[in-house]
Amino acid sequence: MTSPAVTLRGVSAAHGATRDRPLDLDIVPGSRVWISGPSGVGKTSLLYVIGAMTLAQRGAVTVGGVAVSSSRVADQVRRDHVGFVLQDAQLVEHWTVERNLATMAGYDNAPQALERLESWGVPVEGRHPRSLSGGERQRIVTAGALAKGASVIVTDEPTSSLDETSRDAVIEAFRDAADAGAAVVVSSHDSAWSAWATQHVRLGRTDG
Ligand SMILES: Nc1ncnc2c1ncn2[C@@H]1O[C@H](COP(=O)(O)OP(=O)(O)OP(=O)(O)O)[C@@H](O)[C@H]1O
Repeated sequence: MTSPAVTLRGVSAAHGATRDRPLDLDIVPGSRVWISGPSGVGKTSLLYVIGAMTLAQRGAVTVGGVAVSSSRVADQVRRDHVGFVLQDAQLVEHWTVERNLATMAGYDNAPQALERLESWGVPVEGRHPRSLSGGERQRIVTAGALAKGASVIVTDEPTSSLDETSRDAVIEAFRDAADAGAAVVVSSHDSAWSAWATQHVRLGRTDG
C-alpha cells in the first residue's frame, strides 16, 4: 500500500469552514487534489496547513510521514518535502530572477526551471522581479517550485494571472509533476482544475 504524502485527522485551520467542520484527508503520492469553494471559505488557510506553512488549530497533520507538531518541525518538513506557489508569488526583489530560482529549486535543479521557462516563453536572463508582469512572476515561481522536486506541491491560484494558453501549459506541468510521483494540491476558484483533479475537496455549505 502507498503511504500517504499528507494526512489530516480532525483538522481545523485557523480560519474558514474547517473551524466548524474538521477535515479528514489522505493525499497519496501522485494524486492531484483540487480545493474549491467560494471566496473567503478558507481554501488558503487549509492549503497552508497541508503545506506545513502554518500549524493546524486542531487535529493531527503528517507531511512526508512526519507529524507536524511544532513550528520547528514544520520549518524542517517544509524544507524537506514541500514546494509552494502562493498567491503573492514570492520572490526576493533585489535578487535576479536566476538567483531566486536557484534558491527556490536548489542550484542543481535551477537549469530545469530555466528550461521550462524558456519553453513557456518567459525570458529570464539578467532580469529582476520588479520588471516582471504578474503572469511572468507566477510562472517563475511555479517553475522554481516544480524544479525543487518536492514530494508535496501546494499551490494557491497558480494561474490567476494567465491567459488560457499559458494556464493550460501550467496545468499540464502540474499534471506531469503528479505523474512523476508528487502529491499536488491546488486551491482555486477556476473550474479548469476540475478535469485535472483526481481528488476534490469542496469547502463551504454545499460540502455534503
Ligand atoms: N490572519 C488572519 N486573520 C484574520 N482573519 C483571517 C486571516 N487569514 C484569513 N482570514 C479570514 O479567514 C477566512 C478564510 O480566508 P482564506 O484566505 O483561507 O479563504 P479563501 O477561501 O482562500 O479565500 P479567497 O478565495 O478569497 O482567496 C476569510 O474570511 C479571511 O478574511
